Parts: sequence; structure tokens; C-alpha cells
Amino acid sequence: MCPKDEHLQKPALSSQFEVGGLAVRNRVVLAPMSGVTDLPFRQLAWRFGAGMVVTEMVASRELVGNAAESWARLRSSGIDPHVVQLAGREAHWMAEAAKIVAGNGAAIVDINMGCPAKKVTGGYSGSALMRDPDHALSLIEATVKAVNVPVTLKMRLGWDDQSINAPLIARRAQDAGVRMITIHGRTRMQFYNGKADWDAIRAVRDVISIPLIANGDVATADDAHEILKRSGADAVMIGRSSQGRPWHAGVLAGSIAHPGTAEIIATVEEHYAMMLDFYGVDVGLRHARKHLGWYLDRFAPQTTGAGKAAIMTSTDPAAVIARTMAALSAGAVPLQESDAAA
Ligand SMILES: Cc1cc2nc3c(=O)[nH]c(=O)nc-3n(C[C@H](O)[C@H](O)[C@H](O)COP(=O)(O)O)c2cc1C
Repeated sequence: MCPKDEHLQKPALSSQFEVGGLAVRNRVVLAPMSGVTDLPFRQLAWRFGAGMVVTEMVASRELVGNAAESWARLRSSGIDPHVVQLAGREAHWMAEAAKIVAGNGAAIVDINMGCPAKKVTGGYSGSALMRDPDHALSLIEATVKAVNVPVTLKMRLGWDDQSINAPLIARRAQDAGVRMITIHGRTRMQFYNGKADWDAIRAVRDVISIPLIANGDVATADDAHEILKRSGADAVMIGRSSQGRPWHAGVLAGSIAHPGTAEIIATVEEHYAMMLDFYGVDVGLRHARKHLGWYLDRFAPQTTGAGKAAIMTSTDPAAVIARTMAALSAGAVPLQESDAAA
């Protein structure tokens, strides 16, 4: 079969697929991002038509210890399937946490084996688990055994270039009952440097039959088609390219037309209100700053210096949103153009 035919046979990004018997409405998935994909952001991305959205990672031991922040991270409302990601290094805590999240409405439990942060790998969770596949498997098996809902796994290609073991772990995870695998096409030692290796993900495709999601550096529809073609994956996951545009997954999936200027501005206003409501005014105001910064960078890049500082440092929510609206309304670049160019 020539490459062109192969490409033509790929399912459309807008088509449905299944994970462990659950329907996923299209093939563009919003990545879990700590500090970003909280409930307000996921609600917006879901409403705009992302195929699936995933919570920020929830630390298993902290959740079992009843930490308020962990509980906030696993809240959901109207999102289907509700996918909760757990991180941890001990089978026992992962299993206990999985029972809690499944008992509280999670339709899918995702295991984080990709996080490169020193804070996380230093505790031997996240991508550090990839250094010890036997241990990783014990944790996966315990999680699968603990719950009746599908368990999925997200990881990188390996720890470093000398230890590319995602295919081995993926195969063993499938045998242990994992129902979907996501691969970020970088090693842990790459952190976020260089370019994600979309071709390397195919080695995982070659050894598993469960759904595979490819991830890393996908910003445009062309990227999405290309990563699927090169990796052989069933769906694509997008992270950073959705920052400052929660509608992006939905646009790539063809769920919605690209929002126009008025809708973008209304969305920013709504997002801000949702964050203040979710976190309370003091915490919400601080958490919202990074989102406002992303919106301004994308759609009002002329807002710099004192103008931006006034938005980023004010503790008066009414003033913050009024200034942001004014900056976006006066945006120096046509909104759609800057969005498409990113
Ligand atoms: C701010 C930030 C937070 C992240 N938090 C998580 C997380 O909680 N769990 C996880 O599995 N990956 C996390 N990731 C990794 C992303 O899910 C994704 O794999 C990575 O950003 C590559 O995709 P992208 O190039 O589309 O951004 C995070 C990434 C970023 C930038």
C-alpha cells in the first residue's frame, strides 16, 4: 500500500472510537496539564467539542490522605467520560486512590508515567517509573485489579535515548489489562526540549492492539494528521497548543467552527468568572493570571509593560477583567489570524 493510500484510510479526526467499551466522541483529546486543566478549563474544552479531557494529575497518596486540593482536582460536571489521572509510586496507594476516584464518578482512571518534573521523579513517580518496568507493572496491575472501570496509561518513550522502553512497558501493560496507551514522543531526559519524535511512537503501535494516542508538539490540523500517519495512533492528544484557546481541540476535531472575535472575548470573560467561582476570589484571581496572560499573548500581543502588569498584579477582579476585555477588543492582530498562526 502506498503511503498516500494509508493516509486516506486513516479515520477522520471527527470520528468516534472506543476505550474499554466507552465511546469517545472524536479523536482529539485534551492533555492532562497540572495547573491548567482544572475543572473550568476542562468544562470549556469539553463544551467546545474536545473528544475527551483529562484531569490534572492527582497524587494518589495525598488523595487517600484526604487532601482538599486532590479532591478539587477530581471534580467533574457534565463531562463524559470523566477521566481522572493518578500519579504515585506505590501500588498500594495507587489502588486505594483508584477505588476512591472510581467511587466518585471517574469513568476512566489514567496512570501518569510521563511527568518529568524533579519533584515527581525524585519521589520515583511519573516518568521515573519507566526506569523500573517490573515495579511499574506491579503498580499498573494493582490499579487494574482495584477498579471495574477501564485503566489507561500515559508515558514517554523512555527515560533517555539509551533506554527507550515504551514498547515493552506498553505490551506488558496491555497484557495486565490496560485499555489504552498515550505516548508523548520524548524521553524524560528531553523534558520539553527538541522536537517530539512522532515516528518513534510507531514502535508502540506495532506491539499493542488497544487504542493508542500520540502526543507531543501538535498545534495544527496538519500536525494532527501527520502524527497519526507517522505513529499509526488512533487519536491525538494536545496540550500546550490549547493554552489560551480552550476551543482548540474542538476546532481541530471539526466539532465547531473557529470562534470569531466576539465569542473569543465572551469566552475569556466566562472563563475568568468560572475560575473565581471554582477557587473563590482570592485563589481564583491568582490562578487565572496565567490563563489571561496566554489569552493576551495570543490575541493582544501589543499588551506589554505597564498595561500587562496592571492586569497581572491587580487584586480587583472587576478591574482585571475590564482591562483584559479592553485589551482584547483593541487587539492589534486579527484574532483568527493569530490563532491559526500559533
Ligand atoms: C504545564 C504542564 C503541565 C502538565 N501536567 C501533566 C500532568 O499532570 N499529567 C501528565 O500526564 N502530563 C502532564 N503534562 C504533559 C502533557 O500532558 C503533554 O504530554 C505534553 O505537554 C506534550 O504535549 P504538547 O506538546 O501538546 O504540549 C503537562 C505539561 C505541561 C506543559
